[in-house]
Amino acid sequence: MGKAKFKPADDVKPEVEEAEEVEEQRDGGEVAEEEEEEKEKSFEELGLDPRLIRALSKKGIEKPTPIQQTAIPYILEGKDVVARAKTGSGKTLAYLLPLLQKLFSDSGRKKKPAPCAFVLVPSRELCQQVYTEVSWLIELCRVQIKAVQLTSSMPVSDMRNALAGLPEILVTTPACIPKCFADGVLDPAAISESLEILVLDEADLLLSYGYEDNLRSVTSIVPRRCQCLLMSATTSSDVEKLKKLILHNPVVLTLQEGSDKEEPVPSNVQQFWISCSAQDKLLHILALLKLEVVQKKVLIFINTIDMGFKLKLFLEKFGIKTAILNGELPQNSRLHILEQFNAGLFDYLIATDDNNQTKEKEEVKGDDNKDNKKNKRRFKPKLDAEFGVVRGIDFKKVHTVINYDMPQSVTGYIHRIGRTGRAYSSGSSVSLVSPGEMEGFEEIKSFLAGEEDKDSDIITPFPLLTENAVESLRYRAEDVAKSVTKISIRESRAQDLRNEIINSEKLKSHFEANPRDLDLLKHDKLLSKTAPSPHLRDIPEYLVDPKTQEASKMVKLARAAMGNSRRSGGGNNTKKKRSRKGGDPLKTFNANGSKRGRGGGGVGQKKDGKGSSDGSANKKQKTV
Ligand SMILES: Nc1ncnc2c1ncn2[C@@H]1O[C@H](COP(=O)(O)OP(=O)(O)OP(=O)(O)O)[C@@H](O)[C@H]1O
Repeated sequence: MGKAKFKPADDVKPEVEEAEEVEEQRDGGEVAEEEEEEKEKSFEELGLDPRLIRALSKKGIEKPTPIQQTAIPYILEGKDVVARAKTGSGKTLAYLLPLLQKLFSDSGRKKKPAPCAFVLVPSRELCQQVYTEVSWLIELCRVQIKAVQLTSSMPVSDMRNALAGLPEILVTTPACIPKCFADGVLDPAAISESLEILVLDEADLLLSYGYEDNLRSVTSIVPRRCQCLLMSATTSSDVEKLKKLILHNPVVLTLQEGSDKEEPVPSNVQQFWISCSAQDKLLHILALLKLEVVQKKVLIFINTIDMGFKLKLFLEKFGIKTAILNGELPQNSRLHILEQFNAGLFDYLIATDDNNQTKEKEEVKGDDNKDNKKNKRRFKPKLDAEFGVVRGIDFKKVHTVINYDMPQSVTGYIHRIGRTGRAYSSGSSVSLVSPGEMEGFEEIKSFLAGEEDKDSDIITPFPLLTENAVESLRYRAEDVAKSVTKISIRESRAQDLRNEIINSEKLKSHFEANPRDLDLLKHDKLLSKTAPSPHLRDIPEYLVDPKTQEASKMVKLARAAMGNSRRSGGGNNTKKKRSRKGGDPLKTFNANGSKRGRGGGGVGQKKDGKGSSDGSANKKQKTV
């Protein structure tokens, strides 16, 4: 999309050509590095409006996270801020709360011709998420502020209607703004006049999603007085580029955790791995899920859409129901799947990593198999360029992330793992690593360990699955895997798409009538033509290794305990965290017999990650 055809206002911010100048100013800026010893502050002490504090309290959020404690005062002061804090650390509220507070004080004034706050996010899913977050805050605060979300796929008439009520806040993707200019829905001159706050959320992803040109056309109309905020989970050259492009002399907040070493993955996420051949991945995931040695809810990442369907069909035969999320599904369905998963309507979600969309697109184009031609003509699978499931989406109460396929970059790994252990909750991840993925895995490990600490084991072998337990399922798994053919995968993919297109139409009208409601359209329904046979659905006890059986019992007990003691949201304190940890068998148990809580000393430590325990599951926990 090209640049807007208009002359920018005199006081607009410099574009990238003038970035050197901005960089110098930035160097003169204030750099705040948060130390753990600093006294914790309450929302009141941060100077937040009582209406916002009450709204947070109604949602069970009582105490600010570290990034909120640090960023909110600077944003309230009006400073440009670059905030880098790990995934799940509460960055959204860190900017939304002060943004709303600033608008509260303006609320009596005359309406502006265009929204005065823009929040730009990389994907539609994130648009929806941020919009939902800001909407409940506005509703609970009972203020006359209006927020809207716009995405490129919306009809122009819908965009016009959304903007007709002169909203103060616009949540959108960078691609949508030039489209709005081109369609005459937004007026660049009005934006230059009105814009007061610009937020670039998930800034580390905005450029990698290919939004550079779009962002340039936006920045060319950002007035100099506009406060700019840049939120990111990782540091990258893209973030630096954006910083130069948009910000003025910003405060740079890099949140470190206790020690002097930066850890990009929250320490309340226990990271494990299992070494297995590519063919044995189905067997291992079956063992993990069927023997119930991982906590639900589980988010499983794969790299291609076909692999997702293969996995779904395979697990179905064993009576394990899963739902699928990928960029080829209609947007309404995707949003609904996310909503249902977050609401706890199903436990297993198989998600395609958005990194691989280009590859998939090529695969779809290049595949001219006759069997599929008919379906393709009818369904025209098209991947959504603004789809992003891994990055930034706030999956609720995910306990385990499984990398069935390893991600293709360290950043990809960090963002995937960050879907669990959000805010003050804990979680774990299990990566299935085949020999072909070992090199990438070593890179991830050494990145996470950092320069000085290369040998430390941040990702440890998964302790709760014995080799015997896995082997006892081999015959069944291999037999069933053979029945999941390429043709059945293709048919299921087409059928799922067909179902979801129908769902999507129903959902469209449903969402219009009940924007906050959930209906009962099921996304985890069976795709295979035959129902799972009873002998596969229930694994007989004699087949299960006693140690794994014991581990499974503990996982279930821990789950029940967590379910009973779970309070909503915030009031999080170390006490609560400690009791959870005590109940989490991944932190207190290993399948080879030692049940000692910490250190697991004396247990044979296998570094190859194969089945057996190393006791290192009892990884040191730190406070986020
Ligand atoms: N102060 C708080 N206390 C408890 N929960 C919180 C608090 N602040 C935010 N949360 C919750 O934590 C979860 C993660 O927050 P959020 O999505 O903002 O994280 P993030 O830092 O943006 O992560 P990512 O980089 O992955 O997008 C959300 O469910 C949010 O409601």
